[in-house]
Amino acid sequence: METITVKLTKNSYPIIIGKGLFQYLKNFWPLKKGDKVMIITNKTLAPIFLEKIIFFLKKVNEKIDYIILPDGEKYKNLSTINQILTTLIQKNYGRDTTLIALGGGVIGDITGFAASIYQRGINFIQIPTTLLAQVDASIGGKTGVNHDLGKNMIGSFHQPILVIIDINFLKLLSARELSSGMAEVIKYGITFDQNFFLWIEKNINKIMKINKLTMVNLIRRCCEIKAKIVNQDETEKNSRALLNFGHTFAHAIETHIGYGKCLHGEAVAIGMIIASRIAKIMNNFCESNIVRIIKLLQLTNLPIYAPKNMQSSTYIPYIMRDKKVINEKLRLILPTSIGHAKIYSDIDHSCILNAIQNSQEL
Ligand SMILES: NC(=O)c1ccc[n+]([C@@H]2O[C@H](COP(=O)([O-])OP(=O)(O)OC[C@H]3O[C@@H](n4cnc5c(N)ncnc54)[C@H](O)[C@@H]3O)[C@@H](O)[C@H]2O)c1
Ligand SMILES: O=C(O)C(=O)C[C@@H](O)[C@H](O)[C@H](O)COP(=O)(O)O
Ligand SMILES: [Zn+2]
Repeated sequence: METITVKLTKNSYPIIIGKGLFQYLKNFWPLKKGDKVMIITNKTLAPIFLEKIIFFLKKVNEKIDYIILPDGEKYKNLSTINQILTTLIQKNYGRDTTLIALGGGVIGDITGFAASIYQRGINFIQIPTTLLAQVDASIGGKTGVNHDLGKNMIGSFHQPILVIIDINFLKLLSARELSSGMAEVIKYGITFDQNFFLWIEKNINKIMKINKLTMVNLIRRCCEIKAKIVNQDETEKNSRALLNFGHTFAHAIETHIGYGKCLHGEAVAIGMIIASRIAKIMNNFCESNIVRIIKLLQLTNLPIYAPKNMQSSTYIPYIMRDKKVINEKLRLILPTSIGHAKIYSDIDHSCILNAIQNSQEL
């Protein structure tokens, strides 16, 4: 069992990483026996994990309840939030309630947002069950839901009080979801850590087979990187924006083609390629680096081409609504070498359109 701390001016919290962690819950559980707990999960995960999690939680908490949501990115919206709030009110849950997100990034983002607004804010705990949520979504307190016009447009910063990452959850994860999580893992390598990128390249076969030791090492490094960035810039005033590499284009694709049609990590993979091509023009980011990135994404079974049926000009209204836009000026995260990235503003639209076109399959 390993612990990484997200250190914040107010309310620091631990990320516990390991295998079979729930047996040791009492060693790190932050709640008192009488505190109320409401688990939020989905229809796919409830039959597999809910009973087991409740069995372990009962040893540390007496009052455990749950809400089972439909499964999918298309339910990450305000009406699902309303459903949760209504249940909490109907059942007289107060400020002494802690919500527990048991699921992937969708459940985590929804639960965190509900926790941030219920009675002006209650505690929540993240139990991420996908690779993507274990390496990224469960950490850092970005919570929220989608709007028809844009991804994660409604949300808040609300930090969990605990994150429990148990790699045993990954056993049942589909190959496509594993790959989707790997896009965010590769993102960390490109933007922050050249050695980590090299390590992923070397270990890609073990990773794709979910070798346990390799996965613990991989998840630990991602959590270290994300925790450090969140420690420095909790609410994305500056350096946290680097975690958004590839996301301006990813969010445009996800919103335009319909939430859930393309997985978040798949869209991020395409977005990182587009951003890398823009970097080639803006800062001479080497073609050989772009080839390396594409090769690694391919080995990870991620898509490498932008959708054919989405013309480059279609991206513009979406990217101009990106949360990084300031004074109507687009800001993009571009790599300068493998392991380093910077925030760029004032990028010519023709350069962006070109990079998108060059990223479409011929
Ligand atoms: N808040 C953040 O910082 C942050 C970071 C990255 C992504 N996100 C958000 O996370 C979401 C994507 O998360 P995701 O990739 O986890 O998708 P997801 O939550 O939709 O989960 C993917 C699928 O896997 C299933 N699943 C979950 N755990 C499983 C397991 N252990 N075994 C088998 N199946 C399992 C789910 O039911 C779902 O069908 C997006 O909405 C994205 O915007 C948020
Ligand atoms: O934690 C962050 O900061 C990130 O940007 C992580 C991203 O992987 C994640 O997809 C995030 O939800 C995107 O945030 P948004 O502010 O662009 O909606
Ligand atoms: Zn992301």
